[in-house]
This record gives sequence, structure tokens and C-alpha cells, in this order.
Amino acid sequence: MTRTDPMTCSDPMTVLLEWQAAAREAGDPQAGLMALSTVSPAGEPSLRTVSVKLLESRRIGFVTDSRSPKARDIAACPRVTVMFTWMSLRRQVTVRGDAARMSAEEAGREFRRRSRPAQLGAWASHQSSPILDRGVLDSALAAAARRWPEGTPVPVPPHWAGYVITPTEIEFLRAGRPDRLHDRSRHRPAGDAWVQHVLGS
Ligand SMILES: Cc1cc2nc3c(=O)[nH]c(=O)nc-3n(C[C@H](O)[C@H](O)[C@H](O)COP(=O)(O)O)c2cc1C
Repeated sequence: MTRTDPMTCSDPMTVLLEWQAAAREAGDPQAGLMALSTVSPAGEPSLRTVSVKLLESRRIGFVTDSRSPKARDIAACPRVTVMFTWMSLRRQVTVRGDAARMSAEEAGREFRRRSRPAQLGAWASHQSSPILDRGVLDSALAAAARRWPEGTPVPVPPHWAGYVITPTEIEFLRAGRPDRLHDRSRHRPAGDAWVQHVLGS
């Protein structure tokens, strides 16, 4: 149960945080994930799952490979949508916003939070690029492990990137009613405050 109701709240980011905490408490496997949609310069939409690395006042963050298609899309068009879906609670939050690169310092902090295998994996990976076979990745991982043996700090790869999304619209949906008239509300920033509308389901 959450304390803040999106239909009456003054800060939707607080509700988003509470809903995510409730999803974690409910053991929802999607609690730390979101779907990220970007648009290519040719206008083609793409959608993929990313881990939520940052969720705080007007900042939603994730990390990725700066050479990936999503990073190329964002460089050309920073408008993105992310969607949190927590089926255990029958809740969905959709956030539209503008994505920008995290500072190198903040992205580096995220890198250092990763496990050592995940740090080495980031060096071995060339996300979304075709390779001959899985062996190419295994060799690259072994090479990274030789380069930075156990006990040696793994540096941040040059292609490591973090992005921060600044919301321009947040929409909450709470499903599960027999009449299917879901509780929905839309929130848009207006200076320091938010303008809120209840939606006709
Ligand atoms: C559970 C899960 C978590 C993921 N987390 C991330 C992530 O945090 N960052 C990331 O770049 N890709 C993550 N991925 C992989 C992406 O969904 C995607 O396949 C990859 O980033 C390539 O996307 P692109 O080719 O559209 O750029 C995750 C996938 C799954 C299934």
C-alpha cells in the first residue's frame, strides 16, 4: 500500500518512487526495470528494457554503451519515453522526457558500483554490433580479465555512458477494477510545481 495517491499528489516523482518501492516489496521482478523507447533519425521507433540506475527528483537514469543504437538515437533526438510496468500491482507509469548524457563523474560512479564480472563485461561488449559467434565475446572477456587481474581496479571504458531523463510528462495508471475504468492521471511540470489532470480512463 502506498501513502501517496497520484490522483491528489503534488509531486508525481514522489509517487513514482513509492510505487517502485511497493513493487520491490511485492517482489515484482520488473521492479528495477523500465522499457525505453527512442526514435531514429529516420523516424523508426525502438523499444528495449534497461535497468533503472537513478530515480530521484526529476531525474531518471540508466547506463549503456555510447556506441549502441539507443545512444545514437538519443544523440539525434533526445525525446524519449520510458515505461515502468509492475504487473504484481497492476500498475503502469509512463514518462516522457528529454535524455542527456550523465556527467563522466556520475557515470563513473555507476560503473564502480557494478560487480567485477559486469565491469569486465562492459569492456568485452560492443553492444548490438554483429559478431562471428559467442566465442568472440568469451575471448574479449578473457582478454579483459588478463589485462586487469583480480585485485586491479577496472577502469571505466571509453564507451561507457549514463543518461538522465528529465520528465516532461508523467502518467500513472492503476488497473484491476472489474469495470476496467482504470485510475489514470497525467502530470506536467509548470515551474517548480506540476499541473495534474485526471484522465477519463
Ligand atoms: C533485464 C534486462 C536488463 C537490461 N538492462 C540494460 C541496461 O541497463 N542497459 C543496457 O544498455 N541494456 C540493458 N539491457 C539490454 C537492452 O534491452 C538492449 O537489448 C540493449 O541495450 C541494446 O539496445 P539497442 O540496440 O536498442 O541500443 C537489458 C535487458 C534486460 C532483459
